[in-house]
Amino acid sequence: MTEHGNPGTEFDPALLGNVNLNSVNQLAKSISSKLDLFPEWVPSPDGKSSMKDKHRPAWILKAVTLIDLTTLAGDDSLSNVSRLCLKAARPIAKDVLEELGFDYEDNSPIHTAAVCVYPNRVQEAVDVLKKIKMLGKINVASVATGFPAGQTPLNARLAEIRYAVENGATEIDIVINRPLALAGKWKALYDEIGTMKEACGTAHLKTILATGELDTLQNVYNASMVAMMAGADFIKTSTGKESVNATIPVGIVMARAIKDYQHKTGYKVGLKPAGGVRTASDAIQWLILVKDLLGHHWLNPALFRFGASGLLGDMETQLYQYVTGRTPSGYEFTMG
Ligand SMILES: O=C[C@H](O)COP(=O)(O)O
Repeated sequence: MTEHGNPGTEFDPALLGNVNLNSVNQLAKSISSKLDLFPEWVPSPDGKSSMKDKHRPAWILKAVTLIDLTTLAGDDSLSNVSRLCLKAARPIAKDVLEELGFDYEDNSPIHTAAVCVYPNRVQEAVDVLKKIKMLGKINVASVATGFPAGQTPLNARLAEIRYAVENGATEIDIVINRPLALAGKWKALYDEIGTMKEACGTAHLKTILATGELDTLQNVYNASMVAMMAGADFIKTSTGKESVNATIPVGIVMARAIKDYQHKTGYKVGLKPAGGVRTASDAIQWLILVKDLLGHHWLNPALFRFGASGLLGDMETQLYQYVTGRTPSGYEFTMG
């Protein structure tokens, strides 16, 4: 990510700002309404696909390449991490992909951007990706810093980052200290994230704001700005464990903060919605948001990711429907 990396800046309280709720809500409505431009497949009586819009499959494929395919469960093990890596390398079934005009076997550009696992599973993910010659094409990301709550001592959180990096993670998804944000202690939050940036070394820093626990969109904007000033290469909405995760209004506020930060500093920071992104339509809505607010060039893995554990299933189903004209049976896909 050297092209887009963010070294951060001095803490500048003048960069904290105000959020206009009306304008956020209006924009959210307009983004949702644009989904109609990408109609879903509907079964037709002759069994043929009636997905008229050819752009939808293209957007779905694009979204596949932007996924951090994630497993963050207490029972994660070598076996499901291995399956995750294999799925990341070949996310779409061979016949579907070939029907859409892509090579399956060699150098297929259709793979996810990264896999995302707990620190204890990083080494396994690295080994599997190396074995299938996809390490580097697919990055290994790890959550760290007491994910998801972040309620462990700073030294333990920093040690966790170093452990994940030593084991081969090249992207670290940290969680912010929500009490500092809720108390408006922005400089203290900046300092803490700054130490995490240092601990990452050359690994890229993704900063999870856990927006569902930040109470207000104003706090979301300020936390975004503080994370970027402290050197976040990405700002990420959620852990997937809060009761409210990635929402469009939050995405609008974060995208605006990214734009404002770029305007002030010249640095481009990535956006990562995560948590509850489950359907192709959810994903397309985020692509529309990014294209409208940040520009088409933001839609690449260096600047945009989805954090998702359960999004691929619907995407694969919709592409299958598009090329075959029928709904797949449950057994036709190995993993959702
Ligand atoms: O960082 C990624 C999230 O934990 C994934 O959340 P999800 O399981 O709701 O897709």
